[in-house]
Amino acid sequence: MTKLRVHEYARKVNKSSREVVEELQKLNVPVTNHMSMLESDAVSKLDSIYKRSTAGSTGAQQEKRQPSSNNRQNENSRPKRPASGSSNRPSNNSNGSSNRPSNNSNGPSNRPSNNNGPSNRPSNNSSNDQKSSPQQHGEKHKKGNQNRNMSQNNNNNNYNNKNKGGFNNNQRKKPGIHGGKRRHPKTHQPTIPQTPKELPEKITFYESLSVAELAKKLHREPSEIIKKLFMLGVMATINQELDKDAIELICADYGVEVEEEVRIDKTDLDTYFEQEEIAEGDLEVRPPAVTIMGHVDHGKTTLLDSIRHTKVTAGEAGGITQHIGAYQVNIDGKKITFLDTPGHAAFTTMRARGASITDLAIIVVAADDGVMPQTVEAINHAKAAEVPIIVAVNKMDKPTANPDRVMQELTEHGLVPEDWGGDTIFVPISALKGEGIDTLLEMILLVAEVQELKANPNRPAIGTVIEAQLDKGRGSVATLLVQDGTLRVGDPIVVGHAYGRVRAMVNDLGRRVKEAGPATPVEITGINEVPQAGDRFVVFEDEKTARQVGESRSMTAIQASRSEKQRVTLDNLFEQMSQGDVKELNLIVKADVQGTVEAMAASLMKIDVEGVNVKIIHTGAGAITESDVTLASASNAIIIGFNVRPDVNAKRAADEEGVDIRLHRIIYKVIEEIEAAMKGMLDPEFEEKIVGQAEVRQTIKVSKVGTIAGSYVTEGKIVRDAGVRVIREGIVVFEGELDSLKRFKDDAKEVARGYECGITIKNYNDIKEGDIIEAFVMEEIKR
Ligand SMILES: Nc1nc2c(ncn2[C@@H]2O[C@H](COP(=O)(O)OP(=O)(O)OP(=O)(O)O)[C@@H](O)[C@H]2O)c(=O)[nH]1
Repeated sequence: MTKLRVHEYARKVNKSSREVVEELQKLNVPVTNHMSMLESDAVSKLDSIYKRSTAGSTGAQQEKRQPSSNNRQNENSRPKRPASGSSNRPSNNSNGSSNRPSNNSNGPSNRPSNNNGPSNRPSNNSSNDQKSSPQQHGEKHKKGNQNRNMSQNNNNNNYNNKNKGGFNNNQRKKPGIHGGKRRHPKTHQPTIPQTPKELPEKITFYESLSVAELAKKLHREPSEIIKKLFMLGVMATINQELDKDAIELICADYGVEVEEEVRIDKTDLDTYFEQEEIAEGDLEVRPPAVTIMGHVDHGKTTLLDSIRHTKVTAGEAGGITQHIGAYQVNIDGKKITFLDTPGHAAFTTMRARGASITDLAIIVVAADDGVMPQTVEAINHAKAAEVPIIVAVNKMDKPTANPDRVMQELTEHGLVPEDWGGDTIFVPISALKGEGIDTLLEMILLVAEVQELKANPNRPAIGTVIEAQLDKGRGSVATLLVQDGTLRVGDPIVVGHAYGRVRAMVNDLGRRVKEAGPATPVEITGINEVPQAGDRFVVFEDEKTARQVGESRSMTAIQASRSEKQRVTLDNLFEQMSQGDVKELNLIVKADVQGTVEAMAASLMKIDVEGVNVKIIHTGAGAITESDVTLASASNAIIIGFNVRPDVNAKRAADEEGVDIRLHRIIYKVIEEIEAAMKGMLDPEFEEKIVGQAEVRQTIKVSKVGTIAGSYVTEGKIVRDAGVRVIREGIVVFEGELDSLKRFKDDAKEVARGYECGITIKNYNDIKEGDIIEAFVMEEIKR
């Protein structure tokens, strides 16, 4: 006889595994669960118990007998014959679960004539059933769904009659007794010889399964599952969804392993970037990715070129450097990847798109010029991205170079040199002459080492797009930075919303390569569309999946572009705060002069509302620029403009990105507004709406009338009753009311874009050529 597992034996004798285990324990056979192996003597012992009742019977006979025994649960609980009297089954023992009907009231699977058991038979009246099942099985299936009307299901007659057929009738809620009876003899006899298909070893499910689905997975009739559920106190229909607990209970009863599937959203590329736990052994040190930022003309490009020429071309004899948006240098076997897109705009644009590919930022400051507005912007961009900063004090060859001044000025922005007790590395260089470059590179490696940058080259590649364009001959061409894993020619890939197979790869030296490891920039062809800088890419197992993911991503992108992103604005600030989405209010403060900027920043920092911190991520004097908007968009910040205006590009970008720009002229109003928004009391019943702008082309002084501004309407329209502002080089120099608006000699109610007009402003004659006159009206807004 071959060895059997408990659950296999249980199935053979039509018992539940639990019962067999209990029986074995009574027989002092050591078993632990349904998977335990049964020795042959244990099997024979069990046989002596179970088979007695069925000995000599065919399956059909057995089936036949069961209905007459008036007990549907018999398969589980009582096929035993009274007279057999095996040693451990005294007719009235008080311990067994397989007790006989005549026994006293101890066992859960007692016979119907007892009045105790949970699995009592329906011959008890149905109201008993209602109570007894849940009570007895309570612990196991508290979560079971008992949403069926039990009195309806629990038709005693059906039960008394039945096995499967009867149960089915019951389940279908057929008119009942008659239908059931009539059909019964016909349907039953032919099905009797059916042997159930073998149970699977394991099933999986996702979230839930209906009774029918579970039955199919277990190769069982739904009615059988329903029956088991009923025994567990759960009234279920064939279409009822079963929760995890119910599924596990049923499967445990069958001795089938069960596992809940965890599905990840394949189309969300970000999930591939969330590092799963990787064994330390699989990780290797990877080169750092470095971005160079700084003020205009401080020498970013010269520095990038200088590094490339001294290190790349010299190192790789004959290599033709080609511009692919990034390049790698090799210093004594250690590599550094430079992102060849100078400027913080590119840096922040990428970050705005969710890509943080830079490990380290170099801020270039010209020693003869010192810290300039864009230097500060660059520092703030790097800080907002939380990347370490190295300062390269450039143009040291110039006689006017004053590195101490640079250090002094940077101290004010939180970058304190190591010599002065801080932790920022300053490296004096001359990008033009190539001096100090080696030290700078050494420092980069040092900082990178501290960061312990690691990657696993043995996984499919993931990374970010640095640049991409459409090439007439080659189609869509993208420069990718591999951030983890190894990218190979032929890999199926999804890049942003594009997909394809890597057809060819070229490195920064213009050479064809077959693979690219972590932190390597490569230019690839083979994808169907042009992705955007900052898009992420992921390599997939097969092209079919890549195509599916790519297509579904591009669909989602179209839909997403229709429904706007929820950015923080003063109007929705309170809502976002209450939902816990915003815990820190990021602000960018721009004002006409530095003194005001500081005063505003100081006052804003004093705002104290529980639950939210005010954090000023950037300040500056001058008009609001596109770079401010990009930073705001990347950091979910609000821009406060005091006496300044956004320039055209900034305005367009703010509209596109949904960045909230608040313009003010009185400091306490700014503070009041933000405080009110934080407390959820913002009550902007009226909102200023800018209706148009006109450019002053000519001024005519007329005595008694004042200065007439001969203007050309460049945007929207100028209306007679509007309020006006005079803006000179991005700064508001006057705000007041329009006095007169004329087309030629006639008064006009409004003048539209593309037309000329004459404007005078009440109590203001200092209009100059080139000024912008902005017209605004106050509009009531519905909240
Ligand atoms: N004397 C001297 N001149 C330098 C040095 N580095 C750069 N320059 C000069 O400074 C000017 C500006 O340098 P770029 O490298 O174009 O500056 P940038 O920061 O890239 O400027 P943008 O691209 O306009 O933002 C050029 O005329 C360079 O030759 C240096 O170390 N010493």
